[in-house]
Amino acid sequence: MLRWITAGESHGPALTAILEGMVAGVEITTDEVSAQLARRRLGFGRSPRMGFEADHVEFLGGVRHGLTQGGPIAVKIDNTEWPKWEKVMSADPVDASELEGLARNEPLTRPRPGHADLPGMLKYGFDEARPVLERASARETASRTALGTVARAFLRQLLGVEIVSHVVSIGRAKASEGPLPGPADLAAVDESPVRAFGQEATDAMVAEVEQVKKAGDTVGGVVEVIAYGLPPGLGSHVHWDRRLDARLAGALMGVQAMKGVEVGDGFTTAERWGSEAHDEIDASAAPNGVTRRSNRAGGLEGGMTNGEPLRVRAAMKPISTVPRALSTVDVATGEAAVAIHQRSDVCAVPRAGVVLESMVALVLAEAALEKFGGDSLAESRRNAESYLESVREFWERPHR
Ligand SMILES: Cc1cc2nc3c(=O)[nH]c(=O)nc-3n(C[C@H](O)[C@H](O)[C@H](O)COP(=O)(O)O)c2cc1C
Ligand SMILES: C=C(O[C@@H]1CC(C(=O)O)=C[C@@H](OP(=O)(O)O)[C@H]1O)C(=O)O
Repeated sequence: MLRWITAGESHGPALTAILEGMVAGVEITTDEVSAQLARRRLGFGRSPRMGFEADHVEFLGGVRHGLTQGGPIAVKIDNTEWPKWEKVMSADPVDASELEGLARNEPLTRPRPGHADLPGMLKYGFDEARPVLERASARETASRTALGTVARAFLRQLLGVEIVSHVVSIGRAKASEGPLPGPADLAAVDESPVRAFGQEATDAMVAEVEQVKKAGDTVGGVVEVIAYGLPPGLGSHVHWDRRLDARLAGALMGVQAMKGVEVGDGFTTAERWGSEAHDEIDASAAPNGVTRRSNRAGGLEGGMTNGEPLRVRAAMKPISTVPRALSTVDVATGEAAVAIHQRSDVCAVPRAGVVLESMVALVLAEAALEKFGGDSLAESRRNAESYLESVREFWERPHR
């Protein structure tokens, strides 16, 4: 069983996260984690914070000499601004000259529609939104990205799996439909300011974010994550909570601001007739194996991988800290008011792709560990090789 848990506040001293259940012998360095954290910081439309946040990362447990040890892996990511925020959020009076231009810690009593502010205050009995937003903030996704890097390393070293993503749309600006790009094409997507595939799509998406910014508004979009190199048979059809599509959907929806998930062609599939919806099996190479004529199912049938690239999409809503400030109530006075506005992303869709990749990596690593087991990478590999051999033999032996 693979488990992951995170702790820490957006403007606290640091984020921490633990990954429990990872095998020993996986090669991983803080440089690899830092590289993924840097990808998560980039992207057009981000908050000014992403320009200076350093994401300094440290393994506090579970990794020695660049190898996982089999015990829980603990990661710490420092918050660059902590010394400033410690004063801003202090319960004791602080002289304004010490606040480096940041606002005093005034109670945040005007909840933002769309953020966790109001339901969090009602649920936990807080008079203001600070303790809610500190934990609801997607700053937390830095720690899941760090753990996801370990999961990626495991999947790559076990099976040669590569996980990539691209932005499908930002607001009304959409990528053109086309054949599925390969891992090398999609790796190059990182060079685009919006992580879109193709110059035309990139230009349209950048223009959309610029227009939104000028209007004092925010915008969401859709991201697709693709995993290449998965064997058939991860997940299972036998029970609802073992279905890989269900587990992926839960993990993607667990990322802040995600409001919809599609597996493969998802909602479009519901509009098609059956003859246009499924991925026909081409028997021309049989009995030495088969191929698929399409991959509309996104590599998942019956809650299991089928050997095709895995494709899942998530829809992100627009950022709820809208500069034009939406109508709300001031809970301190009970009067109508405009919502809190503070430093914020205009569009976080390009960054969210890296977080979504990390969630897919964690779920796939968990499914691979269930299928292959083992306490060391070498043992998991032996088991995976034996299974892959049995898949090859499937095509060689007669079936009655
Ligand atoms: C990468 C990323 C960055 C985000 N940045 C912001 C932001 O700067 N400002 C904001 O109000 N919400 C931001 N959000 C969204 C909020 O964290 C999210 O809307 C909030 O926690 C409420 O949860 P919900 O949208 O799932 O209901 C971001 C989300 C992600 C994934
Ligand atoms: C800090 C990150 O994202 C933050 C997510 C976020 C929110 O409300 O979710 C609000 C903003 O926080 P701040 O007001 O401190 O700039 C974002 O910058 C991050 O992704 O590392």
